[in-house]
Amino acid sequence: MEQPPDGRRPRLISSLAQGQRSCEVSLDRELGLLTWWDAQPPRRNFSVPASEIIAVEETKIDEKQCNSGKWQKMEKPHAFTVYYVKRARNYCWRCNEETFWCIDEQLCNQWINSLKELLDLQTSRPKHLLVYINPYGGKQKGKRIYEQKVAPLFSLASISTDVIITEHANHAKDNLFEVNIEKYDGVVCVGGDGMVSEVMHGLIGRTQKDSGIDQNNPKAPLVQCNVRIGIIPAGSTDCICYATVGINDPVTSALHIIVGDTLPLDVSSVHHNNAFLKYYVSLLGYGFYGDVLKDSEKKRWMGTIRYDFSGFKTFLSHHYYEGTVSYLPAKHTLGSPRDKKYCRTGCCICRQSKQQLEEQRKKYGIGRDEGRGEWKVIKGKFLAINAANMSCACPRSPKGLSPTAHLADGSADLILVRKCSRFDFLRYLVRHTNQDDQFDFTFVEVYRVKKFQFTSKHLEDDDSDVKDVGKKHFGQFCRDHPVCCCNLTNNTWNCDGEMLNSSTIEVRVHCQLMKLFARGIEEKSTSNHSPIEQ
Ligand SMILES: Nc1ncnc2c1ncn2[C@@H]1O[C@H](COP(=O)(O)OP(=O)(O)OP(=O)(O)O)[C@@H](O)[C@H]1O
Ligand SMILES: CCCCCCCCCCCCC/C=C/[C@@H](O)[C@H](CO)NC(C)=O
Ligand SMILES: [Ca+2]
Repeated sequence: MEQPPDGRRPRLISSLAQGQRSCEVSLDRELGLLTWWDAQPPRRNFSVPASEIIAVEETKIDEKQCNSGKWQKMEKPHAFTVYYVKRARNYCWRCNEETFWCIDEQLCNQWINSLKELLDLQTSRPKHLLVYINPYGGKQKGKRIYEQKVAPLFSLASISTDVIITEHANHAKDNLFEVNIEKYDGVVCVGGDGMVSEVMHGLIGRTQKDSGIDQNNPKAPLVQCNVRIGIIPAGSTDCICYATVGINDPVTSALHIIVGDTLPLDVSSVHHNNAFLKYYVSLLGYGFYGDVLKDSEKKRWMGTIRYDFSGFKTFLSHHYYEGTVSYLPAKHTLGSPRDKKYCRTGCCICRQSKQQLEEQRKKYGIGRDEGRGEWKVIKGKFLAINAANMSCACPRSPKGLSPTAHLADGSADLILVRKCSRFDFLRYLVRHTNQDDQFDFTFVEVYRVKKFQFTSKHLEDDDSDVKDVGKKHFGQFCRDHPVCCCNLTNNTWNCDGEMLNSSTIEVRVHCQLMKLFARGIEEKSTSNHSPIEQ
């Protein structure tokens, strides 16, 4: 044992073996770093931070191995295995393992104990989780994905679980209002964006109820929800997982849960006439994305390709919607939607924006701070109105609807796509799938906002002249949609993939209202293959 002179905790260094190779292994308990290197050339050097060690186990070298050439004529070897995070391509994480052995049983135990002590210091890791599985999400593989890929990792990491297979829509949400939530260090949902939305509504709703906050009041200061949500992707789009982790991979997500990552996330509330409708974290879309969702819900039997089918059909229908958008610009944030400053792990734009909001709150008082500023008003005919709380990246659109939207800056990117030709709209949609700038069109506008409202034209007209509704609607029907004979009362918003039927809405972004077991998308340089070979 190496004793540092300055009273720091000693570093453990030993000569151990890996298979037939001798190696030196060091555990720096102060830095929380496990390092090993070959005793002979090529002297490769590896290191793993304790924060990325999943588990340490004593390993039995079985009879067969002992009698093989490797261990023959040797005293009984004692071994331990370290399981740790290995970074693969495209933000994908895997569980790797390395077995070390020696003939000194005491030394082996010292290593096991020291590593376990270090793991005990990782206090942000969950020990007990509540898991909801939607057996019907995506390709209906949620249960299998959990049992085969996730449960074994949780058990390796000594995480205990209570698992509920949902029996109907809203099962998870309703259950979260009743369950003894204090028992758990987090809630995991296995499914798609709809399941995340359910769990989020359950947890945020429960937190407000317990704190006596009325969700129907659009101005109420909501209480932050501190129970972290883990998302095991098993849905059709998995946008929330993809945009917060970088990939929709169940093993990667399970590992982020195990190491106890925390990612604060903005949540927006949607109200209509002082009645709470819904929260969302990814996309609130009207026009194109609302219509795609409405049509695709009728085609759930098609599975995940329903979105492609309905997308094509909606594209051909080329409906546009007339109305007024009012928004309050997000002055507190340093970013802007076209600045190419992407939200990455430890994002300083998110940190500084949150600080700025807190300062405003201190200066002007809760409730009075948020409405400050000048509202802007835009009237027009829109093919799509999208409010992206995050990039909305997903496998269909790897950079998302607003590539530089921030996860936790207290703002959303409001994208207005004005009426244009089918060909131009196609060019816009195609840019969701390639590297070109989707905001570089004369018919597309994007604003970073704190709040916004939308009122549909036919409702504005209704307000001014209620008697003539039938005539007016018929008039608009003929004028705007002469070919497709569409139903003008299509008022569906796509709210995190859930339908919301109200054309007039009021939206407010709540900075960092909830937390995920994630860390955001890592910078490419830190997502090299680990353990880091030095
Ligand atoms: N047992 C169940 N039976 C029917 N519906 C359920 C059940 N459990 C959950 N749901 C509902 O199913 C809806 C869709 O589920 P989910 O989001 O998991 O999959 P998806 O829609 O295929 O994926 P995505 O939202 O990523 O496109 C959710 O809104 C949820 O409320
Ligand atoms: C003809 C080329 C068309 C290409 C169109 C690509 C568009 C990709 C759009 C991806 C949608 C991302 C937004 C995600 C929304 C989710 O909340 C929701 C629920 O999972 N998913 C959908 C598809 O509405
Ligand atoms: Ca945001």
